[in-house]
Amino acid sequence: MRAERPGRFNTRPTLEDIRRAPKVLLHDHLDGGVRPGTVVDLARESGYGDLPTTDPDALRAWFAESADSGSLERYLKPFSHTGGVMQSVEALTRVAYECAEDLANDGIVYAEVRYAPALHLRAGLSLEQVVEAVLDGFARGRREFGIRVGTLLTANRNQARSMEIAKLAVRYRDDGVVGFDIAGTEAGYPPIKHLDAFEYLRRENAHFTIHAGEGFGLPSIWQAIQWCGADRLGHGVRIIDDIEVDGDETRLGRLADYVRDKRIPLEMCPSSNVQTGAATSIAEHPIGLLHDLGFRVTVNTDNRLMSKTTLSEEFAKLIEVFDYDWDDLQWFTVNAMKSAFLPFTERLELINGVIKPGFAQLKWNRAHPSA
Ligand SMILES: O=c1[nH]cnc2c1ncn2[C@H]1C[C@H](O)[C@@H](CO)O1
Ligand SMILES: [Zn+2]
Repeated sequence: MRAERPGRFNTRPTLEDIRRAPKVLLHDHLDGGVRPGTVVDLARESGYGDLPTTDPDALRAWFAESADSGSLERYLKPFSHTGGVMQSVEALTRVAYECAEDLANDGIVYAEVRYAPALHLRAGLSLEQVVEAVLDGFARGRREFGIRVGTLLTANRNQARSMEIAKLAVRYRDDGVVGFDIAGTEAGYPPIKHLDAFEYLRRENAHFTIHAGEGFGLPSIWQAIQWCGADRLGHGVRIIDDIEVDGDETRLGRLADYVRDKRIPLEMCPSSNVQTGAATSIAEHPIGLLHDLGFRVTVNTDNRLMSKTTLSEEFAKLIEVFDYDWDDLQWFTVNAMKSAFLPFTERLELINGVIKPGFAQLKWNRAHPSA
């Protein structure tokens, strides 16, 4: 347990407090956060007959249990069902709209939600129809719930379509697509295989993140940054392999130093990492050390359905084991907002106009409970 810090506001935020705080989410998969009831509805409407159960509660439990597998490859298997029912304009728009509602209800003020357009073409949609359907759902969500959601287009690292998806991201950059990503099985599919797509994006002054350092270690992180030029790292947990801890002393290797020096944002997803075996437990999650060492760490959900979580719950779990306080919660949030793929002026507006005043108010309320 950390010692009391005199002069600092150190009341522990409760789950309810966290829900009220204005939060930012950078790493959340659209097909990893579908409501179980919606999966059942969409399966019925489209004639998808492969669901393991059509009872929403049982299905919720099934997704979490299947993902809780100890390997990234097995964690990814249940996505075939959410992807399987997201094959029409109506389905994609509904899932995006409900995603906006769920994130807004969790107190999120800005989110970047990603998905792989190529996984939604089975019933004959074009890539453009997929992208427009999702944008439409998020635009409706913004009008109704006030939450701003940018999308990231993901390419599958074991397919050869990354250039096509990168071009799609650039084409829709002024309509709500804020960046690009690659995901899927990491071992055996290094980021460098998609170098042409990343070089294209850099020439277009576009933003991208790369899932790296989750199912594979330092070589993947090194390639993502030094060959591909990633703006952010999806997970990046294995950067811990380049940090030596010897009692109170820590020694950073050159790659870890570089990541910290350049303020490269790490999109950490604690619960997901425990499920895939990238971390042994929340208490032993590298985020604790990386936070203390001043890395640009952010907290994320990855897949709210498969990882049975929300952003508020991820924070609550971290607060429980690392004893984080309001200042830490705000620090993670400002880190995330600074790292978003929105223009600088819009990031600043959200930090100074929404996040800081929101936290100040909550801290004041907690310090003056009877006021
Ligand atoms: O944590 C992850 N690592 C790698 N790939 C992932 C992860 N979570 C989801 N995905 C994949 C499965 C989805 O179908 C795809 C697009 O959202 O991204
Ligand atoms: Zn992910």
